[in-house]
Amino acid sequence: MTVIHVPGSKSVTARALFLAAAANGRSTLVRPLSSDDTEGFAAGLTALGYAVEQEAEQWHITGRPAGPAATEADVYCRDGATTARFLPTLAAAGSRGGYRFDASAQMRRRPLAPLTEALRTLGVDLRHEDAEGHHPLRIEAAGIKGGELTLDAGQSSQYLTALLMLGPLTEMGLRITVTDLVSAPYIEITLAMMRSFGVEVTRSGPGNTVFTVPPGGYRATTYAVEPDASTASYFFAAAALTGREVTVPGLGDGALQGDLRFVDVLRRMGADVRTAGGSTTVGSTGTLSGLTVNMRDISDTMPTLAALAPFASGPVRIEDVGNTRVKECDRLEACAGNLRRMGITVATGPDWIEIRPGTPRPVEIETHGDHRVVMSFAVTGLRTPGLTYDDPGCVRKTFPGFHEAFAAYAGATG
Ligand SMILES: O=C(O)C1=C[C@@H](OP(=O)(O)O)[C@@H](O)[C@H](O)C1
Ligand SMILES: C=C(OP(=O)(O)O)C(=O)O
Repeated sequence: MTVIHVPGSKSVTARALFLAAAANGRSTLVRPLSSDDTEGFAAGLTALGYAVEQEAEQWHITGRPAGPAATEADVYCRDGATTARFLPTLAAAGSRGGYRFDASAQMRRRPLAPLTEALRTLGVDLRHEDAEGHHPLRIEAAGIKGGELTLDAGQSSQYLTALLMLGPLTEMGLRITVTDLVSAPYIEITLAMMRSFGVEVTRSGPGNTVFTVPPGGYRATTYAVEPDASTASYFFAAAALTGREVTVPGLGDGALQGDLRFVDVLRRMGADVRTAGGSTTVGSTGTLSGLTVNMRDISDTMPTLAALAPFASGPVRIEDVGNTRVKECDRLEACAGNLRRMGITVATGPDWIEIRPGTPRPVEIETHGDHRVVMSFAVTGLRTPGLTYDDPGCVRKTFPGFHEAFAAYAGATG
């Protein structure tokens, strides 16, 4: 059995940075993720005038309930959608200041419109410099009164997370009616973490689609960041494929992240999955069967399953993952294209992919600068010697040490 210590959750670290920056007092994040996305978030906070002190295992943030200390700032959000969607929202709640936000070419392509439209509805003076609904943008902050909003989060739950976290920073609070929602478990992370920083959101209406967020601000705290469940998926998939057990401590019963449900998909395929004592263990029963699975809730693990799929005994069909087309790249086409180049038969539709069993041949993976394409096909690589990547370094977005950690695992499993 191999024990893998996975780095901290990107999603939890990004939320904790936002909430700590907005809180009254000094917060400490314990074992935050240090990667390009979260370092970019922390650097953005610093540019806005927040005090962020980074030690190896702990980050300390002095909150500013009145908003950024800087009255002018130019913030570069890199590739991170959490940074690019959450930080402008935080800055918009400030009492006064002019802030410009920009992002990488990859992130500039990704949509923001439902969020920026919602901010405008709340009275925020927000202008897109180039394409409407995309970075770069400029905000003139003058405080937000709050009130009622209707939001379509069918493309990204991050719009809703940003507005939920904004609610307590407005004068009257927010009441948000959500018409559609993808990646729903990320909203559970948001609500649980807001509670840890002293704010209780109530849900009502048909399907609990109305979110009422009280005004009053956040309370500083010490917050321990759990390991990243999406990152763990590569090791769990590897264990299901190679037959050697992997245990990931820190991800067990009570984990916040929906992506841990990826192990349920592996269990359905025949893997041996056990959760005990706050950790999850995956092994193999010797077979991997095909399946049809809806991954709307856990679509960051769609590429992991796609990369494992050729080794199943029957077709693997993944449904309801249309929003993976607006991630770091069009992930449905990136997965299909690379698998086809490896000689695997694949079909795709607007929001689904179906992969037939086969023996992949080694190719240079076209990564499209997408960390998950690299980390997912590393699983395929365990059974496909000679597989390489055109941009192996893009794993820095969430796991700079991925290649070393995965090679150590592969070595340990012989
Ligand atoms: O809120 C978050 O931390 C995230 C939400 C998800 O995005 P979408 O809601 O856009 O699917 C997920 O894919 C992303 O990696 C992180
Ligand atoms: C989609 C992802 O990231 P983000 O949306 O936070 O940039 C991801 O990490 O797979």
